[in-house]
Amino acid sequence: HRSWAEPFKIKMVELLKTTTIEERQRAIAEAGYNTFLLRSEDVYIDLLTDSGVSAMSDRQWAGMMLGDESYAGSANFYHLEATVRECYSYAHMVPTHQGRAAEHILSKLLIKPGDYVPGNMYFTTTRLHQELAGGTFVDVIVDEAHDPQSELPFKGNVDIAKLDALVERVDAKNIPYVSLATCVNMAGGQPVSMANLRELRDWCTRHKVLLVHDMTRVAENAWFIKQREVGYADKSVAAIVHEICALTDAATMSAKKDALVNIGGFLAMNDPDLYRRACDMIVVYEGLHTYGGLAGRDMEAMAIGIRESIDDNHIRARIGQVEYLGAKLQAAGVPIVRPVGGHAVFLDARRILPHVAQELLPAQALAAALYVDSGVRAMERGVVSAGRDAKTGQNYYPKLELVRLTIPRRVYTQAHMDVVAESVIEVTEQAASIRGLRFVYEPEQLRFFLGRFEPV
Ligand SMILES: CC1=C(O)/C(=C\N=C(/Cc2ccc(O)c(F)c2)C(=O)O)C(COP(=O)(O)O)=CN1
Repeated sequence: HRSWAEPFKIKMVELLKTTTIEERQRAIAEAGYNTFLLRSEDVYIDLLTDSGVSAMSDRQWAGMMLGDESYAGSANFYHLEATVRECYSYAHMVPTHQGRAAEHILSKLLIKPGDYVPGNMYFTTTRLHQELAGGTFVDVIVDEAHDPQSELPFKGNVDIAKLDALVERVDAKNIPYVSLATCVNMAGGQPVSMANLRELRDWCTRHKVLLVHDMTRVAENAWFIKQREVGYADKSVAAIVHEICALTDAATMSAKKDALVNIGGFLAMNDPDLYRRACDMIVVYEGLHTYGGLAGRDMEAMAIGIRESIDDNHIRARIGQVEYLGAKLQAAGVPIVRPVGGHAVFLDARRILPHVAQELLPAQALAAALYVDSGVRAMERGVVSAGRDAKTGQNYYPKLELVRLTIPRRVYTQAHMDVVAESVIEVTEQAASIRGLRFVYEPEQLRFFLGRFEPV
């Protein structure tokens, strides 16, 4: 067994500024104890998100110089369209400025007031756009996904029995589609198995319900199928990605994750009539159907990034880095979501801060404490992110009260991971000194982005 390293070498760097603990204490207070409100210059290792923060390759940067900035019919659009067709199987696609724009359009196109949209655990923007279109999200993920210590290899799977119960209750004509995310973000980046996907495909066909794929991290999901599912060890990630997509009818994509670009997304589908309707709506909200809110250069970089993202060596290194950090924390006894996900290591704030009731926002407090300790920026994925029930106004209290250490693609080295692990272990050991938080300002929607807090 020989060691292996990343399949790239570094050609350009951005120098980082270091800060003192006093500067960080001041910065987090000014940011209202919300890591989203910190200046990036005050952040040392930025694990807030994997969205839009990956390093592009020299080929992608070269592609930026090939931007055909024609208003209509850009050559980059046709390159992107052909790439989506070939790599992801979808017959048609419309570019959007990013993922939530695709969710906005799709929700408006397919959901009528009073509809129900079942999905494998909620995602914040996905659920919000379903609700804004008059739909109600229904969680149909397997129960194990809500247990941070369950070692189930495919915790992203849909529990078909939950779908059967829903269709009994509300009838299939009120279910426009099943919303299936691969590598479920809020569950801890947990994959869906191909077997479950095939079952879901049959269910949707039988009940005449569309199967819509949130394919934001589909390449990472493919890697877990290759590693964990019988019959896939010898298949390429590219082939598994194609097989996953081909089982679905349409997709929303935030290209800011797996597809290695800083901005961009798309809505894809097979049905020509849905494509026509999407084009008619895209010109209202995003731009002409051949640019959808993106410059030509962005579409070129995305087409190139898509191909790089489904390369086995790329994905092996990407997932390997997340696993490296997860293993270090696990070995030190830090409570994390198991199995380690594809894009992040999720700290179990409930177990790290048992003395902080969920009403006092433990994950928010832990993320702030981690930043003060080392300048590592993480993201709250607990009760603050879960928000309030749209109908009752009551807080959701999710079983998963997590802090997400999200690893950008091709950005940080193993030494950075060691620094992160050291800080997380230190903060976990000092956890008793961490106090809860309360809202000072609570936005109406997606409150975690701009909410401000103070220690109680
Ligand atoms: C599975 C999925 C996503 O992960 C996703 C985005 N994700 C982000 C950015 C973000 C989004 C929502 C938050 O509550 C959040 F705090 C962070 C992230 O960090 O994970 C989108 C939306 O794609 P857009 O960001 O291109 O519009 C759709 N689907």
